Amino acid sequence: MSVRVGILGATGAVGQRFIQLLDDHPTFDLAAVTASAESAGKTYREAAKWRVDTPVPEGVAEMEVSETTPAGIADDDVDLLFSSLPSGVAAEVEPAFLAEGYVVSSNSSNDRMAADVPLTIPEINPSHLDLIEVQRDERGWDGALVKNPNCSTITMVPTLAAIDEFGLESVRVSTLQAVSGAGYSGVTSMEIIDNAIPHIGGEEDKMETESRKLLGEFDGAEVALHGADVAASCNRIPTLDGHLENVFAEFAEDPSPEDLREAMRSFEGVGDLPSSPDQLIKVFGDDEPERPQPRLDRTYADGMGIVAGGVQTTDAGAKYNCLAHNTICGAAGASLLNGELLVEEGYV
Ligand SMILES: NC(=O)C1=CN([C@@H]2O[C@H](COP(=O)(O)OP(=O)(O)OC[C@H]3O[C@@H](n4cnc5c(N)ncnc54)[C@H](OP(=O)(O)O)[C@@H]3O)[C@@H](O)[C@H]2O)C=CC1
Ligand SMILES: N[C@@H](CC(=O)OP(=O)(O)O)C(=O)O
Repeated sequence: MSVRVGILGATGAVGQRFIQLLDDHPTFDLAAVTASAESAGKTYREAAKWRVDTPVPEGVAEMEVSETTPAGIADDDVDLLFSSLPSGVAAEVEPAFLAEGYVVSSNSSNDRMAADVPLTIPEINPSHLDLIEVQRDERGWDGALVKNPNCSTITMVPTLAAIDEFGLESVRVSTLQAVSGAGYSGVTSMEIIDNAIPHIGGEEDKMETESRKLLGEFDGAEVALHGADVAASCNRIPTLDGHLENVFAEFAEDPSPEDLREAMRSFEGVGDLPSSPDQLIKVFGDDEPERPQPRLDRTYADGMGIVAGGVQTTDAGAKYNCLAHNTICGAAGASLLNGELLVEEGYV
């Protein structure tokens, strides 16, 4: 089966990762790339300042960039759209595609917490995808919108899902986030070299709310947020890719470090999609307490997996570190998996 896909915002940092991940994909054929009005009409090679560490795929380099409107891609016969637009732009543009009946797997943050929009990580909460039926009833469109979470949230949530069996009650997390998360022009070198910035606008609220929706129960009509209370502190540091996070968790039960490591290691989640890693969470033992590290561990499972380590327990609960590649597992790869889930569940 072949599915024709398009990318909205294809020239950006996340758009380029989509192009890299779609090259040689077993099911998806890239049929349309869009960007801003300044890029529309140019070839992809002319429009995109390519910064990914593999070459622009030949078939993509000469594609014409379309404007980001349903009319712009009307002739491309696209079955599924991936969206990596700035969230303000996405909030205006995505509804126009949905009204035209397009199925959209979006990485942009608008509407992630909307009650009728599935926020999914296929290994964690695939059943939430059926919120699409509620969405279609309420919004009156034939299209379908699914979102993946924020990159810092997606780094932590699979580990929490794995250890929720011990009765997760409280989560405190402090992040060390790479500069690519802010986009190429997001943080200047003068701001970040020899420095750390203890604030990332909106990020803490996203981690605190999105994580509870992802871990929540869907009853066929709505998602009840998970009962754990979550507090986050988000920090930018001068690494290029890979968000590292220090998590402190409290449970109803009293798991040992080995219980927690084993729960993470053996966590298979649900679902097995073409781009799913064989083992979602890699866990370092207490013989390697200095891992995970961004430079050494962000490419685990081709950037699609989570790496954890430093698992310890104290009277105040458990603590551990986790890490993921923010533009692959945390962004384009997450949307790609949701696209594969949409196909598997018959929405495409
Ligand atoms: N970078 C990261 O690690 C992560 C990013 N995200 C989110 O993904 C989204 C994309 O981020 P990122 O790739 O870094 O952003 P970039 O700024 O690198 O890319 C933005 C893309 O959107 C296009 N665009 C900008 N304005 C318009 C417009 N008015 N109409 C149509 N297209 C437009 C740009 O086209 P052009 O080249 O023509 O300007 C470009 O293709 C954002 O919502 C971001 O918050 C999420 C998780 C992680
Ligand atoms: N804010 C994230 C990246 C991002 O764009 O997140 P979101 O998809 O929630 O907008 C970071 O700085 O690392």
